[in-house]
Amino acid sequence: MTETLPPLLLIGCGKMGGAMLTGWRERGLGETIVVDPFANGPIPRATLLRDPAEIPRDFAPAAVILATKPQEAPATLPAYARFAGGAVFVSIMAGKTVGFMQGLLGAGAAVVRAMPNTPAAVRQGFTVAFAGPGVTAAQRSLADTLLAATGEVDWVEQEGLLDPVTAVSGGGPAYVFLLAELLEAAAVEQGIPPDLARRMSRATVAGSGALLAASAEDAAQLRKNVTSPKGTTERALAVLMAESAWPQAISQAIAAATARSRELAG
Ligand SMILES: NC(=O)C1=CN([C@@H]2O[C@H](COP(=O)(O)OP(=O)(O)OC[C@H]3O[C@@H](n4cnc5c(N)ncnc54)[C@H](OP(=O)(O)O)[C@@H]3O)[C@@H](O)[C@H]2O)C=CC1
Ligand SMILES: O=C(O)[C@@H]1CCC=N1
Repeated sequence: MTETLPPLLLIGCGKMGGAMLTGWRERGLGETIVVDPFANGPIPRATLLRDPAEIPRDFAPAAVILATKPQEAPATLPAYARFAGGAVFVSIMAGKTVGFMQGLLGAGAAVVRAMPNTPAAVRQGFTVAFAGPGVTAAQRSLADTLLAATGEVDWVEQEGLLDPVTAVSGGGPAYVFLLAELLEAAAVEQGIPPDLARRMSRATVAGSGALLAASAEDAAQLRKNVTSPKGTTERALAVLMAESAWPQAISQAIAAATARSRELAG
């Protein structure tokens, strides 16, 4: 049996923070406080507070998870600097660098910067993490346990990689959901009834994802397996794979998101 998690302090319980909390609850929450002025309560097996001033003086979290919007960091983080002595900070905020967070939490604060994604809500997330200076082996191991509760985790040694990671896996689910939306709209355009169009588009995206996850084959080979010579898919792919179509659009989209992550740094 896995051990209960140590005391946790979650700052911001929106879409991503809430998804991670669900994973931790399934893993076995210990004493947990959530601070969010706006979240709907109550939160099962955690104490929801509206203001950091309400945190009991003797509460000693092993990890403080920073899950508010990046733009809220300057106003939000200083109230948590008092935990820098014992806790590891795990930030999932897009763009915000370890150095920026140490500027608000204290130069000695141990900070892990991580980028999860929303499939974490069904424990199929993918997180890439970077450990800042001063993070101990035990703190890194705790951060890994927390992030692994919602899916796969990988660590990088170069913080700058977190910007393209944010563009690819952080935002990636949005691009896949967009594909489902566009397939649905195109199906309706071709005369398929809306309810059937919706169900078949969702099932096609979800089923393809499941096949990709289960298969040892490359994505390119799985694509080729669908593409019969001189068949229908070949015609569709001639449109989508033209250099000026998806290859360029995806490349530009990832470059734009990466640039935005860098902009959010300061
Ligand atoms: N959504 C995603 O797919 C991913 C998001 N992230 C990162 O996660 C972070 C949160 O994103 P997301 O969950 O989408 O955003 P949400 O807006 O859903 O969540 C942020 C939560 O923090 C609350 N909040 C606002 N001010 C404070 C405060 N001072 N103290 C505590 N809580 C506060 C917000 O309330 P209110 O909304 O009412 O302002 C909201 O409930 C961002 O930094 C983002 O970059 C990372 C990976 C993926
Ligand atoms: O859009 C964003 O900024 C956040 C980070 C990755 C996914 N959502």
